[in-house]
Amino acid sequence: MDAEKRRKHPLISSFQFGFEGIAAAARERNVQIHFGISVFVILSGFLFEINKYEWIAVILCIAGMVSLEMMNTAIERTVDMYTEEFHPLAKQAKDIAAGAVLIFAIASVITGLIIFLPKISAWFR
Ligand SMILES: Nc1ncnc2c1ncn2[C@@H]1O[C@H](COP(=O)(O)OP(=O)(O)OP(=O)(O)O)[C@@H](O)[C@H]1O
Repeated sequence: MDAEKRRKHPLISSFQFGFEGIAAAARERNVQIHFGISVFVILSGFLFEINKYEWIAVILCIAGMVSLEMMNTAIERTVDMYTEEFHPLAKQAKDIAAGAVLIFAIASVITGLIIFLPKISAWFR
């Protein structure tokens, strides 16, 4: 398929490709771990009756985390398609993508602690 043909597709196809991407990513172990943690956090949100601002923070953290992990997977795939040989730039590309995931994961854990720690400690009082 040439580049010109590939570019011309109806808008609805973009959504279809997006869902295909989500389905492909859902087969990745790391993405599945994020899905599992997300379900746990959402159930905790209902259990501790967090307010709407806390829900917004939780939803943004979950969406950001899963999206970043998917971008990381996409970068890994692209690098692997280009070379399976050791290359310093391939290492940098994968490590930088992994670093981006790590930064967001740390921010998400801190956000989770700020929201849930006071509620968990109140639970035991
Ligand atoms: N072609 C390469 N050249 C140099 N270093 C690489 C190359 N491929 C991978 N690496 C190094 O190995 C690390 C792990 O790469 P890998 O592709 O196995 O991803 P991963 O972090 O194990 O992710 P996943 O568990 O999702 O597969 C990278 O972060 C990078 O440091």
